[in-house]
Amino acid sequence: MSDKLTEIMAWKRQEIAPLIRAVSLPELAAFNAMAPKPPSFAAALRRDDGKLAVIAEIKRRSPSAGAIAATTLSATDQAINYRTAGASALSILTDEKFFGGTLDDLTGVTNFFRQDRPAIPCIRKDFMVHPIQVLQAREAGAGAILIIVRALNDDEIAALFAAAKFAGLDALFEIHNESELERAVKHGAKIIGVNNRDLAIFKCDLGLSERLIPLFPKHVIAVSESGIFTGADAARVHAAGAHAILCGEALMKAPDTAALITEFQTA
Ligand SMILES: O=P(O)(O)OC[C@@H](O)[C@@H](O)c1c[nH]c2ccccc12
Repeated sequence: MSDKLTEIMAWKRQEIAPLIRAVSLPELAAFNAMAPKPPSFAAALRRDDGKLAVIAEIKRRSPSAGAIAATTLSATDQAINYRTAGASALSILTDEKFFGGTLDDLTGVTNFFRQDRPAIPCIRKDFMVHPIQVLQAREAGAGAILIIVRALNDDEIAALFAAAKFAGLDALFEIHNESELERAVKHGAKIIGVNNRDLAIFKCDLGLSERLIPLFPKHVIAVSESGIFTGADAARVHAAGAHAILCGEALMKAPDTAALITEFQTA
Protein backbone atom coordinates (compact mmCIF):
# COMPACT_ATOMS: atom_id res chain seq x y z
CA MET A 1 0.00 0.00 0.00
CA SER A 2 1.47 3.35 -0.98
CA ASP A 3 -0.27 5.48 1.63
CA LYS A 4 1.39 4.67 4.96
CA LEU A 5 -1.27 6.34 7.10
CA THR A 6 -3.99 4.26 5.47
CA GLU A 7 -1.96 1.12 6.15
CA ILE A 8 -1.39 2.09 9.80
CA MET A 9 -5.06 2.96 10.36
CA ALA A 10 -6.18 -0.35 8.84
CA TRP A 11 -3.85 -2.18 11.20
CA LYS A 12 -4.97 -0.11 14.18
CA ARG A 13 -8.64 -0.89 13.56
CA GLN A 14 -7.73 -4.57 13.42
CA GLU A 15 -5.52 -4.37 16.52
CA ILE A 16 -8.19 -2.80 18.72
CA ALA A 17 -11.12 -4.84 17.34
CA PRO A 18 -10.98 -7.43 20.15
CA LEU A 19 -11.00 -4.65 22.79
CA ILE A 20 -13.97 -2.76 21.43
CA ARG A 21 -17.03 -2.45 23.62
CA ALA A 22 -19.47 0.36 24.23
CA VAL A 23 -17.82 3.05 26.35
CA SER A 24 -20.36 5.58 27.55
CA LEU A 25 -19.63 9.17 28.48
CA PRO A 26 -20.92 8.63 32.07
CA GLU A 27 -18.52 5.68 32.42
CA LEU A 28 -15.63 7.90 31.38
CA ALA A 29 -16.78 10.67 33.73
CA ALA A 30 -17.05 8.20 36.61
CA PHE A 31 -13.57 6.90 35.98
CA ASN A 32 -12.24 10.44 35.74
CA ALA A 33 -13.81 11.32 39.09
CA MET A 34 -12.09 8.47 40.94
CA ALA A 35 -8.69 8.37 39.20
CA PRO A 36 -5.78 10.62 40.17
CA LYS A 37 -5.97 13.84 38.16
CA PRO A 38 -3.30 14.14 35.47
CA PRO A 39 -1.41 17.45 35.17
CA SER A 40 -2.86 19.78 32.51
CA PHE A 41 -1.36 19.26 29.07
CA ALA A 42 -2.91 22.46 27.66
CA ALA A 43 -1.61 24.63 30.51
CA ALA A 44 1.94 23.34 30.01
CA LEU A 45 1.97 24.47 26.37
CA ARG A 46 1.34 28.16 27.02
CA ARG A 47 4.40 29.65 28.67
CA ASP A 48 4.08 33.01 30.45
CA ASP A 49 7.48 34.15 29.15
CA GLY A 50 6.52 33.77 25.47
CA LYS A 51 9.19 31.13 24.92
CA LEU A 52 8.45 27.95 22.99
CA ALA A 53 7.21 25.04 25.07
CA VAL A 54 8.88 21.78 24.11
CA ILE A 55 6.87 18.55 23.95
CA ALA A 56 9.59 15.89 23.96
CA GLU A 57 8.67 12.61 22.32
CA ILE A 58 9.73 9.10 23.27
CA LYS A 59 9.97 7.15 20.02
CA ARG A 60 12.15 4.06 19.52
CA ARG A 61 11.56 3.74 15.81
CA SER A 62 9.30 5.04 13.05
CA PRO A 63 8.35 4.03 9.52
CA SER A 64 10.08 7.16 8.17
CA ALA A 65 13.30 7.15 10.24
CA GLY A 66 13.73 3.41 10.94
CA ALA A 67 15.52 2.62 14.23
CA ILE A 68 15.95 5.72 16.42
CA ALA A 69 16.87 4.13 19.77
CA ALA A 70 17.48 0.69 21.22
CA THR A 71 14.34 -1.39 21.66
CA THR A 72 15.54 -1.91 25.23
CA LEU A 73 15.56 1.84 25.96
CA SER A 74 13.64 2.54 29.16
CA ALA A 75 10.84 5.03 28.52
CA THR A 76 11.02 6.14 32.14
CA ASP A 77 14.77 6.84 31.95
CA GLN A 78 14.22 8.83 28.78
CA ALA A 79 11.34 10.72 30.41
CA ILE A 80 13.55 11.63 33.37
CA ASN A 81 16.22 12.80 30.94
CA TYR A 82 13.68 14.98 29.08
CA ARG A 83 12.25 16.42 32.23
CA THR A 84 15.63 17.25 33.73
CA ALA A 85 16.52 18.89 30.41
CA GLY A 86 13.53 21.26 30.69
CA ALA A 87 10.77 19.72 28.54
CA SER A 88 7.29 21.17 29.25
CA ALA A 89 5.41 17.98 28.34
CA LEU A 90 6.06 14.49 27.01
CA SER A 91 4.69 12.64 24.00
CA ILE A 92 4.78 8.88 24.46
CA LEU A 93 4.24 6.64 21.46
CA THR A 94 2.15 3.65 22.47
CA ASP A 95 1.90 2.02 19.05
CA GLU A 96 4.03 -1.12 19.05
CA LYS A 97 3.96 -2.35 15.47
CA PHE A 98 5.21 0.79 13.72
CA PHE A 99 6.82 2.83 16.52
CA GLY A 100 8.04 0.27 19.07
CA GLY A 101 6.11 1.77 21.99
CA THR A 102 3.63 0.31 24.48
CA LEU A 103 0.89 1.43 26.82
CA ASP A 104 3.16 0.18 29.61
CA ASP A 105 5.71 2.83 28.62
CA LEU A 106 3.08 5.49 29.32
CA THR A 107 1.94 3.88 32.57
CA GLY A 108 5.53 3.51 33.76
CA VAL A 109 6.31 7.16 33.10
CA THR A 110 3.17 8.60 34.68
CA ASN A 111 3.51 6.33 37.73
CA PHE A 112 7.06 7.49 38.20
CA PHE A 113 6.15 11.17 38.03
CA ARG A 114 3.15 10.73 40.27
CA GLN A 115 5.55 10.32 43.19
CA ASP A 116 7.18 13.55 42.18
CA ARG A 117 5.85 17.14 42.21
CA PRO A 118 5.27 18.95 39.95
CA ALA A 119 4.34 16.17 37.54
CA ILE A 120 4.86 16.53 33.80
CA PRO A 121 1.85 16.07 31.47
CA CYS A 122 1.99 13.29 28.87
CA ILE A 123 0.11 12.83 25.63
CA ARG A 124 -0.70 9.31 24.51
CA LYS A 125 0.67 9.28 20.96
CA ASP A 126 -1.23 6.67 19.02
CA PHE A 127 -3.72 6.30 16.22
CA MET A 128 -6.99 6.81 18.04
CA VAL A 129 -10.20 5.46 16.54
CA HIS A 130 -12.45 4.44 19.41
CA PRO A 131 -13.30 5.78 22.90
CA ILE A 132 -11.92 2.57 24.46
CA GLN A 133 -8.44 3.92 23.58
CA VAL A 134 -9.31 7.14 25.40
CA LEU A 135 -10.20 5.18 28.51
CA GLN A 136 -6.91 3.27 28.19
CA ALA A 137 -5.05 6.59 27.90
CA ARG A 138 -6.73 7.95 31.04
CA GLU A 139 -6.02 4.70 32.92
CA ALA A 140 -2.37 4.95 31.89
CA GLY A 141 -2.15 8.47 33.36
CA ALA A 142 -2.12 10.53 30.16
CA GLY A 143 -3.25 14.16 30.18
CA ALA A 144 -4.10 14.25 26.48
CA ILE A 145 -4.84 12.22 23.37
CA LEU A 146 -4.06 12.75 19.70
CA ILE A 147 -6.81 13.17 17.10
CA ILE A 148 -5.45 12.86 13.56
CA VAL A 149 -8.10 14.71 11.56
CA ARG A 150 -7.04 13.22 8.24
CA ALA A 151 -7.47 9.66 9.48
CA LEU A 152 -10.99 9.99 10.86
CA ASN A 153 -14.49 10.95 9.80
CA ASP A 154 -16.40 13.67 11.66
CA ASP A 155 -18.48 11.20 13.71
CA GLU A 156 -15.31 9.45 14.90
CA ILE A 157 -13.70 12.79 15.77
CA ALA A 158 -16.79 13.91 17.70
CA ALA A 159 -16.91 10.61 19.63
CA LEU A 160 -13.19 10.76 20.51
CA PHE A 161 -13.30 14.42 21.53
CA ALA A 162 -16.38 13.93 23.71
CA ALA A 163 -14.76 10.87 25.29
CA ALA A 164 -11.62 12.90 26.00
CA LYS A 165 -13.59 15.71 27.63
CA PHE A 166 -15.57 13.36 29.85
CA ALA A 167 -12.38 11.50 30.78
CA GLY A 168 -10.73 14.77 31.79
CA LEU A 169 -8.22 14.74 28.94
CA ASP A 170 -7.11 17.41 26.49
CA ALA A 171 -6.98 16.62 22.79
CA LEU A 172 -4.31 17.63 20.29
CA PHE A 173 -5.93 17.86 16.85
CA GLU A 174 -3.36 17.09 14.18
CA ILE A 175 -3.80 18.71 10.77
CA HIS A 176 -1.80 19.24 7.61
CA ASN A 177 -3.89 21.46 5.35
CA GLU A 178 -6.52 24.23 5.36
CA SER A 179 -9.56 21.98 5.10
CA GLU A 180 -8.39 19.84 8.05
CA LEU A 181 -7.83 23.05 10.03
CA GLU A 182 -11.39 24.08 9.25
CA ARG A 183 -12.70 20.69 10.42
CA ALA A 184 -10.68 20.87 13.65
CA VAL A 185 -12.00 24.37 14.38
CA LYS A 186 -15.59 23.25 13.68
CA HIS A 187 -15.18 20.52 16.28
CA GLY A 188 -14.08 23.16 18.80
CA ALA A 189 -10.42 22.11 19.03
CA LYS A 190 -8.46 24.06 21.65
CA ILE A 191 -5.04 22.67 20.74
CA ILE A 192 -4.11 22.19 17.10
CA GLY A 193 -0.84 20.83 15.78
CA VAL A 194 0.45 21.16 12.25
CA ASN A 195 2.24 17.96 11.34
CA ASN A 196 5.08 19.14 9.11
CA ARG A 197 5.46 15.53 8.01
CA ASP A 198 2.96 14.28 5.47
CA LEU A 199 1.92 11.00 7.10
CA ALA A 200 1.01 9.48 3.76
CA ILE A 201 4.40 9.96 2.12
CA PHE A 202 6.65 11.06 5.05
CA LYS A 203 7.98 14.24 3.50
CA CYS A 204 8.74 17.04 6.00
CA ASP A 205 8.22 20.73 5.27
CA LEU A 206 8.36 23.41 7.98
CA GLY A 207 6.73 25.73 5.43
CA LEU A 208 3.48 23.96 6.30
CA SER A 209 3.56 25.41 9.85
CA GLU A 210 4.43 28.81 8.41
CA ARG A 211 1.43 28.62 6.08
CA LEU A 212 -1.17 27.19 8.46
CA ILE A 213 -0.45 28.48 12.00
CA PRO A 214 -1.15 32.13 11.07
CA LEU A 215 -4.66 30.97 10.05
CA PHE A 216 -5.47 29.53 13.51
CA PRO A 217 -8.15 31.29 15.58
CA LYS A 218 -6.43 33.38 18.26
CA HIS A 219 -7.69 31.34 21.23
CA VAL A 220 -6.20 28.08 19.89
CA ILE A 221 -2.88 26.76 21.23
CA ALA A 222 -0.62 26.21 18.21
CA VAL A 223 1.83 23.32 18.01
CA SER A 224 4.33 22.61 15.26
CA GLU A 225 5.10 18.89 14.97
CA SER A 226 7.88 16.90 13.27
CA GLY A 227 11.05 17.68 11.40
CA ILE A 228 12.43 20.17 13.93
CA PHE A 229 16.15 19.58 14.43
CA THR A 230 17.82 22.92 15.18
CA GLY A 231 17.28 26.23 16.91
CA ALA A 232 16.85 27.76 13.45
CA ASP A 233 14.00 25.32 12.69
CA ALA A 234 12.34 26.17 16.01
CA ALA A 235 12.77 29.90 15.33
CA ARG A 236 10.91 29.55 12.02
CA VAL A 237 7.83 27.96 13.56
CA HIS A 238 7.97 30.27 16.61
CA ALA A 239 7.93 33.26 14.27
CA ALA A 240 4.89 31.73 12.56
CA GLY A 241 3.07 31.77 15.92
CA ALA A 242 3.68 28.32 17.43
CA HIS A 243 3.31 28.16 21.22
CA ALA A 244 4.91 24.74 21.34
CA ILE A 245 6.90 22.29 19.27
CA LEU A 246 6.64 18.52 19.29
CA CYS A 247 10.06 16.97 18.73
CA GLY A 248 11.04 13.31 18.63
CA GLU A 249 13.96 12.14 16.53
CA ALA A 250 16.29 15.10 17.16
CA LEU A 251 15.82 14.88 20.93
CA MET A 252 16.07 11.08 21.01
CA LYS A 253 19.43 11.31 19.23
CA ALA A 254 20.79 14.48 20.84
CA PRO A 255 24.12 13.95 22.63
CA ASP A 256 23.15 16.81 24.99
CA THR A 257 19.37 16.89 25.47
CA ALA A 258 19.38 19.94 27.75
CA ALA A 259 21.47 21.97 25.31
CA LEU A 260 19.06 21.22 22.43
CA ILE A 261 15.94 21.96 24.49
CA THR A 262 17.48 25.27 25.60
CA GLU A 263 18.30 26.03 21.96
CA PHE A 264 14.63 25.38 21.02
CA GLN A 265 13.25 27.43 23.91
CA THR A 266 15.39 30.45 23.16
CA ALA A 267 14.75 30.33 19.42
O1 LIG B 1 10.60 12.80 15.19
P1 LIG B 1 10.07 14.10 14.75
O2 LIG B 1 10.30 14.40 13.31
O3 LIG B 1 10.55 15.23 15.64
O4 LIG B 1 8.46 14.04 14.90
C1 LIG B 1 7.81 13.94 16.16
C2 LIG B 1 6.30 13.77 15.99
O5 LIG B 1 5.78 14.96 15.48
C3 LIG B 1 5.95 12.59 15.09
O6 LIG B 1 6.46 11.46 15.68
C4 LIG B 1 4.45 12.44 14.87
C5 LIG B 1 3.60 13.44 14.56
N1 LIG B 1 2.34 12.97 14.44
C6 LIG B 1 2.36 11.64 14.63
C7 LIG B 1 1.32 10.71 14.64
C8 LIG B 1 1.61 9.42 14.94
C9 LIG B 1 2.92 9.02 15.19
C10 LIG B 1 3.96 9.93 15.21
C11 LIG B 1 3.69 11.26 14.92
